[in-house]
Amino acid sequence: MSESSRPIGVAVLGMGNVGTEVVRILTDKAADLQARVGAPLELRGVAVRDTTRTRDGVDPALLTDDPMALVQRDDVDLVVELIGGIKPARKLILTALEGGKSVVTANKALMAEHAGELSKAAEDRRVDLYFEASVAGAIPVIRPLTQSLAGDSVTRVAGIVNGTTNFILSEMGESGAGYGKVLAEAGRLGYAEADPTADVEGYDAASKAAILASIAFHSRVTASEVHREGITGISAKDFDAAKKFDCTIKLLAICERIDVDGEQKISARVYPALVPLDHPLATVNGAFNAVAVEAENAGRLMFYGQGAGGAPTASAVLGDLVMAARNRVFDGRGPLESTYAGLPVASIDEVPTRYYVSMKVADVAGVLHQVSGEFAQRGISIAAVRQEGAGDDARLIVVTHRASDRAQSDTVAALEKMDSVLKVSSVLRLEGTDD
Ligand SMILES: NC(=O)C1=CN([C@@H]2O[C@H](COP(=O)(O)OP(=O)(O)OC[C@H]3O[C@@H](n4cnc5c(N)ncnc54)[C@H](OP(=O)(O)O)[C@@H]3O)[C@@H](O)[C@H]2O)C=CC1
Ligand SMILES: N[C@@H](CC=O)C(=O)O
Repeated sequence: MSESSRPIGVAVLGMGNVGTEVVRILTDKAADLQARVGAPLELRGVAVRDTTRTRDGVDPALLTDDPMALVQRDDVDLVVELIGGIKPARKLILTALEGGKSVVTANKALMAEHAGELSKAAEDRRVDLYFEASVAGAIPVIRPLTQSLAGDSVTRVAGIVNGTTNFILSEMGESGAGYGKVLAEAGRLGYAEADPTADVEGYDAASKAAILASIAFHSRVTASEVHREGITGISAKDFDAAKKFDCTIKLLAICERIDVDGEQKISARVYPALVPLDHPLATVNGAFNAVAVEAENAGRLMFYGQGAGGAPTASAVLGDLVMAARNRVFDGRGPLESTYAGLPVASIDEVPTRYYVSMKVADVAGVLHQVSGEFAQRGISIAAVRQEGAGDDARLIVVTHRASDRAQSDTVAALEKMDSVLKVSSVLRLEGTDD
């Protein structure tokens, strides 16, 4: 470790939708984070505009309305920028980087325009500048593109990268809900930008497309170079028409390497488009995002998850924060194995699952009652039962609620001894459904 295990000082700039969740996790998960980093993460201050407002989960003494002073403090090692926009975020981040502090940001508007300048400042001082949360909320997509696929050649990155517009379009498509009402709900749920025009006019998605195209194609693409169309012109009539063609409407961001008259170019574009109902993107609803990456050797990869909202975005911020902090503690190369939690592995009998039991039965009265009794006797509750066929083909299919492996195997053993059960033909676990 380069700095032994002295605490890592963290400054959080902005305590809105995302900042509030970041502060909560830093506080609630302090012990886990310390074990993962190799040193405690200590919150030195939280910058907001209005320090008089009560903020749950933070010591009021930590609040400041002077983010520049906070960033420049000697006891701050890492700066988490969650204010958004260009001013004052750009200057704050530059000051932090130039002062030798690593920076984590969720600010796509800034990264889409100033990545070059900010990256150079980070490289000059050999500190980190991480921005996983700037694209697609909780979904890891920046790190896969910059690290996991570093040895491949990406040809296309495309998908749904704005939660607010996807939430609006999903609601309009499903319930015909009014645009204004759904947009207000997206704001209330913490999905929308401070100025939601950025979402509905496609600026936010264009910033994300610029970031994705830049890192995927090892080039510099800015938001203003991305072709952009928003969703404000989409009406219920468009959804009706789309349905007639078995399609829905999604705001897509598409970044491709293309050949134009023998010259390799990048196409980066954002627009609402008809998507066939059987296409994987058609089932991405609400604030969920999905990004498909195509690379020459890996082929097609899909990333799916929550693309907006305080807690999901905070997850990506914390991931970056832990990595940046570890780089400080271990000089960029931490231990490869993390075993601090030391949890034991549960036996299968300690993990109740649901079961599907299919059996050949004698076609006699009362068999259903007898079979159900065997399950009940061992405390297994039946979710559904079906009798199929008749005579020699009579079968009984039982689907249970969660039960232990032992209770299930004891029941099957008992069923096999019954005269009315000729054979238990299959026992499968049922996953993908809740009780
Ligand atoms: N919300 C989301 O789902 C996602 C957001 N992001 C990005 O994360 C960033 C933060 O978003 P979000 O949390 O939603 O934004 P909010 O608007 O909810 O919060 C912004 C915070 O910044 C503070 N702030 C604003 N200006 C200043 C200033 N000059 N000095 C000090 N503090 C200031 C505000 O203070 P005050 O509370 O006093 O008003 C507020 O706490 C943005 O870059 C956004 O694009 C990225 C992915 C998803
Ligand atoms: N406003 C953005 C927030 C996350 O990036 C969105 O709706 O996707």
